Amino acid sequence: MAETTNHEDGRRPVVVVDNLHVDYKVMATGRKTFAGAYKLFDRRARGVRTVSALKGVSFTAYENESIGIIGSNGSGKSTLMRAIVGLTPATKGAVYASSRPNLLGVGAALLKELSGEKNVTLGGLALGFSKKEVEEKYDEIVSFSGLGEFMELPMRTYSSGMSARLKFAIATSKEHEILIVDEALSVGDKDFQKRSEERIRGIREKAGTVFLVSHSMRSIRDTCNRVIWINKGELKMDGDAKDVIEAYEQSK
Ligand SMILES: Nc1ncnc2c1ncn2[C@@H]1O[C@H](COP(=O)(O)OP(=O)(O)OP(=O)(O)O)[C@@H](O)[C@H]1O
Repeated sequence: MAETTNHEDGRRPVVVVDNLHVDYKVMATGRKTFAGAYKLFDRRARGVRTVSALKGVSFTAYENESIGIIGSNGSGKSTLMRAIVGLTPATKGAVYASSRPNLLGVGAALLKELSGEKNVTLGGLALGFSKKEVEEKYDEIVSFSGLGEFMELPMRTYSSGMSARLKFAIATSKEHEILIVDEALSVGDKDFQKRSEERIRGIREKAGTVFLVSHSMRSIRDTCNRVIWINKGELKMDGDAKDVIEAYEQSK
């Protein structure tokens, strides 16, 4: 996107979501038990169904913003994030981004049979670092993950929280202009959660824009200055974090 600015206060837009619709096509199998007696019913139940996960969502995200995405299960939060990154195509509407958004996670690149140490190298290379850059960052990644003595053990021996900590430490060792964190903060203990929140604030301070999807209102309140509430595929509310969280909690 060109260097456009918001004329009201000079902020630069980094992601524009314009009337975004996402439909999923799913095969409904119908129910075998009804096949004989209720042919009509069965015919209606079988076949391709369309699930409208997002129905015309629009907003603009600016540099330096940390935006919390909230909403009940199945409301469309992950679909929205996947569409911003380009993993899920828009059925209608579009997403424009000033640079490639990164979905936090190097998970796919890591191998359970290899040690934590080897996985730092693998994950780092997957993020685009050179071998030398990975070596330079190694100590910092290990120290942030808090897994010092476990680095020589294979990752399959790690608990899910330990694996998630290592992935978070690797993924955030890179500076991101647009970073999407989907529920990552709910992993790990209180101390690790605090440090990851600090790291997210750090990314934001370096002119980055962060989207944080979480069911933890505490994490959202502590990290985000703006919150978008998605309800049944539609944007229900967008505004100051405190106001949106309050309205969301009152709706339950
Ligand atoms: N790959 C898929 N194929 C078919 N339907 C899908 C697919 N992914 C999501 N959906 C449907 O799209 C809707 C939105 O799902 P999504 O995962 O975006 O919600 P969410 O708000 O992230 O939920 P949660 O808080 O439970 O993670 C749901 O109805 C879900 O069943």
